[in-house]
Amino acid sequence: MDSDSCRITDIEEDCVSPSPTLEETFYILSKKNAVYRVKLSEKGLCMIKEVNGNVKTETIDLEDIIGCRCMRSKRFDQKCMWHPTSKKINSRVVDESSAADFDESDVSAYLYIYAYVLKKGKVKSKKRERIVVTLRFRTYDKYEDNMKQAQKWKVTVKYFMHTATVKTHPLCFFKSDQTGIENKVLFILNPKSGVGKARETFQNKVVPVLTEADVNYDLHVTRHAHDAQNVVRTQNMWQYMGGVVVVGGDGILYEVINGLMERPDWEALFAELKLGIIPCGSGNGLAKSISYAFNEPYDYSPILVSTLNVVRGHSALLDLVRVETENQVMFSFLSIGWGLISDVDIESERIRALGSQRFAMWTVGKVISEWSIWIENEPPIRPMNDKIKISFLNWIKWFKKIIEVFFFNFILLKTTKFIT
Ligand SMILES: Nc1ncnc2c1ncn2[C@@H]1O[C@H](COP(=O)(O)OP(=O)(O)OP(=O)(O)O)[C@@H](O)[C@H]1O
Repeated sequence: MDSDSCRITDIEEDCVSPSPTLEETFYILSKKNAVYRVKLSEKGLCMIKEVNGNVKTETIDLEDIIGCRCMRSKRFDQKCMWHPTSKKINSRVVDESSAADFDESDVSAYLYIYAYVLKKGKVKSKKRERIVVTLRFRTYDKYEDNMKQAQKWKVTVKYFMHTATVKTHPLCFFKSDQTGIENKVLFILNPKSGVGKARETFQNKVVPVLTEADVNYDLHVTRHAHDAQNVVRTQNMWQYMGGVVVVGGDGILYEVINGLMERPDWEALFAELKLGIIPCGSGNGLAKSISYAFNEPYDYSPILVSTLNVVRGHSALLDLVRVETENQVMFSFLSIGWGLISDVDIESERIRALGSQRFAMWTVGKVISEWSIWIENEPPIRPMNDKIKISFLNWIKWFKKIIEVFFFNFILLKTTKFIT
């Protein structure tokens, strides 16, 4: 850490307190006679754009803002001049607490505000869209003074975000402790869930949102079945008062719930600990139900919406069902299945590569094969004409063949894609 970043830490949030409202005028560099009057209050971030006398107002709800970061200009690297990304302002600024070489000639401090606003439309076209508001502070001649301004805005945004969440969601996920430090979250990722893409999904789609929202987290990647259950049963879960979030399907959450229920301190823990889910499984029933309960557009981007549910602290109480068999006690949260439904769930593991379609495919196959066994073994009440029976069984045989060929081609296609 160089001397500059030490000084920045000194003027950090502890000496800047939130204001009831903040207002500032910003100029748009690319347009003459264009200004933005930006006002931050408990109602939200209001931006009034004035271009040649025309006024346009846009307000971002505090509920839609997930975080903000102070940035500083990075020293321009000559070697990278040809690089196309040099066009982006984002690549020229870095987090003010990073160890990068700063551009001493630019005394501006930048505040990046990240929001995911709801684009309303017909039910199916409703979606969350990312907006980044960049405010550049350069009133003063010294970088430290400009940064202090930016910090004031940052602290105020966070303060309003917190009060807005607590007001609408008293069971809020990321409760700050008395020191104001946000609690740590444990992410448990099942790399085998769904079609086996949970790791990439987490890295590419979830981590960027967690970074924007400044979430402090640990990640555990499961190595085998029941690993998640062992982890939550044996580890000190009191260090994860930010919550436990599974990245996978309902099965991995089932393990987490049952692992927690096996602890001696389960009752006290359940009163404090929040659970969450980022849907990377095949069925994802709970993730969909959560989004439905909060009126969020799940279908357009399930991962984004569920990650936002987690970082924005959406939570609600969930009932558990205690199921007792002759030799086992288990806790269910979504559904209890037996007979054909369970057989389909377990046996269709072989065609996991098909994603959620595996359930429908296997059900069709299973019903047909059960039916053919029944027809072969149990004569119907009204005996079936032998000729009809034989042709019916032949027809089923052919159908099974077609399904087999389909699966074979599908797996071949997947393998070829993988090899190339
Ligand atoms: N690393 C692993 N290797 C193999 N199996 C695992 C691993 N980690 C967890 N499992 C098992 O995988 C099972 C299924 O996981 P999960 O529920 O995440 O995915 P899914 O079955 O595709 O989704 P859904 O339950 O929504 O249909 C879990 O019950 C768990 O026991």
